[in-house]
Amino acid sequence: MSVDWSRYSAVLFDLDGVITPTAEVHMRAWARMFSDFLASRGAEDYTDADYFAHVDGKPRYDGVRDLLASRGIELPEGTPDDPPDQAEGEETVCGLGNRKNDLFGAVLREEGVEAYPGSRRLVDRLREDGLKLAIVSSSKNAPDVLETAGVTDLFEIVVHGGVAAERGLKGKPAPDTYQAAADELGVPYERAVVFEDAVSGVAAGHAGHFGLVVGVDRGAGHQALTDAGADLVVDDLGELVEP
Ligand SMILES: O=P(O)(O)OC[C@H]1O[C@@H](O)[C@H](O)[C@@H](O)[C@@H]1O
Repeated sequence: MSVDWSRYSAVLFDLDGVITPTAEVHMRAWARMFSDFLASRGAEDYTDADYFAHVDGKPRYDGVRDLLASRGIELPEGTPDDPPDQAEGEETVCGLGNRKNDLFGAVLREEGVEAYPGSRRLVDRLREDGLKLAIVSSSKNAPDVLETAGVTDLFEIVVHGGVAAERGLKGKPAPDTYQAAADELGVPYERAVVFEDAVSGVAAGHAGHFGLVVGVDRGAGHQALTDAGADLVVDDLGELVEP
């Protein structure tokens, strides 16, 4: 499989599941939080399919809201300052999101993280070729993940969940965060490539009229990524590094 990189000036990478294996860490943290919460409500059990359908790739509280909606549960929004340990029956959307965030942070601190070797190879090659590289992640933890993996300096800019909140940018599946990154790099959308493992993120790339949207299948499924608008789908970014 090959891409004619000379057609592009910039590459915009999602982080979790594209550069680092942290989609898996997010997934496990969400599963622990939602399994306990849904059991306490007597609601249908939480599964990995729920993650891919309702949570993956979206900003933190959007994921909570959309998963709860799938079970017909509505909670008060609360505020980002809500404590993670709210009493049963008094939970808020933000409190549940914060509870999951504590679990995510603990795993990141205890286990650390390294970039996927194939992603690292592609990033190094694209840098050698002079393309501009950016990270576009819904996660407010993106700066910590990049630092922990030791790859911060490989990217010219990082548009993460905190930046999006500050600037009032709509989260994925809206294209706004990807477009903000291309604008900041001074690259027209059709000259930029998007790499995404989440259906919501592929949809964002598709809606933003980017030159190429590459789906990375870490569990969402080739078909689901193609249906969301991926122009091509790989299992690993290393597949796109010419020998
Ligand atoms: O809660 P955070 O770290 O700001 O991250 C928000 C989302 O970031 C995305 O990158 C992940 O795919 C999601 O699983 C996660 O929920």
